[in-house]
Parts: sequence; C-alpha cells; structure tokens
Amino acid sequence: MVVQFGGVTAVDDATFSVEPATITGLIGPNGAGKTTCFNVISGLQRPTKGRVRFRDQDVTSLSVDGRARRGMGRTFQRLEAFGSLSVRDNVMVALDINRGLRGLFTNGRKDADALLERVGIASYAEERADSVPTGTARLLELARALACEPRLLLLDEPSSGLDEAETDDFGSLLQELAASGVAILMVEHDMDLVMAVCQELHVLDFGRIIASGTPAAIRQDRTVQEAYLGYSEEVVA
Ligand SMILES: Nc1ncnc2c1ncn2[C@@H]1O[C@H](COP(=O)(O)OP(=O)(O)OP(=O)(O)O)[C@@H](O)[C@H]1O
Repeated sequence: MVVQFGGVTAVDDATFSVEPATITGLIGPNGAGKTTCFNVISGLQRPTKGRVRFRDQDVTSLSVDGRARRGMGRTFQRLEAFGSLSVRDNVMVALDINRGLRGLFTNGRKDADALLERVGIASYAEERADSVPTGTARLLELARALACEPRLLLLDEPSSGLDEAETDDFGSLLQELAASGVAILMVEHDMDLVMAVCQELHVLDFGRIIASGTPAAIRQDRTVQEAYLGYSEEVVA
C-alpha cells in the first residue's frame, strides 16, 4: 500500500501479510506510518495505491463496519469506550452493533459477561467505564473488539498505560487468543512485550518496510539497528 497526505508519503509501498493463529508486530519509530497502515487495513483510511485482502477477498472498498462484520476487530490508541455506560453495557452495545437483527435471538447480557470473564474483568461489570483503572479499560477495549468474533484483531498500542504485571497478563491473553486461531496484528512500543509474544515482526521506517522476520532475527538485523540508533537504543538491546 501507499498512503500520501498532500506532499507527505506516510506509507511508501509497504506490503505484508498476517497469518491466522499468529501474533505479528508492526514496529518502528514515531511517525514511521504504523497507525496509517492500521487505518488502511481497518478501513478508516483509503490507500492512495494498493489493496487490502482479507480471507481471500479484496476488502479495499468495504467500510469499517463491513470489514468488522467479516471478522476484523480493532482497538484504538485512545480508549474509545462510552464512559457513562457500565463496563457490561459497553460490551453489550458492541455485541448489538455486530449482531444487528440476529441479536434479537441471542442473550447479549450472558454473552457480554462471558467476554468480560474471558479477558478477566468480570468483577467490574457493573462499574461505569470511565471509573475503572486504565488496565481494566484496555481489557474492556479488547472485550469490545472480541464482540465481533474477529478472525483478525488489530491492536494499536494495547499496553499503553499498563504496569509491568498487567502487561505480562495482557501478553498471555493475546497468546491464548492466537492459540484459538485468531490472527493478531499489533502496533506496540513496548519492545519487551513485542519480543515476548510476537512470532513475526515487520519494521517500518519512513513508511517503508525495512525488515521482516522473527524477533530474534530482527534484533540482529543491521538495517534495523541503524534505523533505530538515534531513536531508541534499547529497542535493539
Ligand atoms: N491525516 C494526516 N494528514 C497529514 N499527515 C498525516 C496524517 N496522518 C499521519 N500523517 C503523517 O504521516 C506520517 C506517519 O504517521 P503515523 O501516525 O502513521 O505514524 P506512526 O508510526 O503511527 O507514529 P506514532 O508511533 O507516533 O503513532 C507522519 O509523518 C504523520 O505526520
């Protein structure tokens, strides 16, 4: 894909794929084009050139909702839950949106509680979403994304605002989801998390993919080391 904003080329011919049952990381310095790639994949941004293929179909012209109905779920860097609703109601709304009329024949409350259980925040079900700690709010975002029964889960900075223990738990949860067959693509600055849970990494720099491979291979990659030097040395430490 290529994405240009006026004179700025945010994504410059980046091509990559994400496999089922795998956690893939999209990493790179600030402004490298990661969020723009995400927006193109999820349908928020039209590419200037290029296509998005999902489950053997070209979805480039589909809306965000159309892609969600086909099984593409996403979370945002900024928390997006409805603050005045309870944690449970937030998940029920996400289920309703995804199910449409089909929702009339399902038990939204029971299914919402099952999703809250799955991500480990069932005890917060009755709390207002804007009153829960950041770690819980991140997990609520994940539960809302899971409401569309995603085959592909796009996570934008999922660990931001989490402490070390919460990040570890979050990583284990992602591994469980991937083991159940979900393809996960995440943009993440926490290199410990990325290196621990991803099987495949793509490194973006100035909109281009400069390296792809396993975390171990990426650590050793000279181009990556050079691109990151001056940004963050610990990335390749
Ligand atoms: N809507 C927009 N209009 C103009 N330029 C934009 C727009 N969105 C992004 N850009 C530019 O495109 C480039 C890539 O931005 P993008 O947000 O995709 O990078 P990123 O890798 O996600 O960065 P970060 O890690 O800081 O979130 C940057 O130079 C940014 O300023």
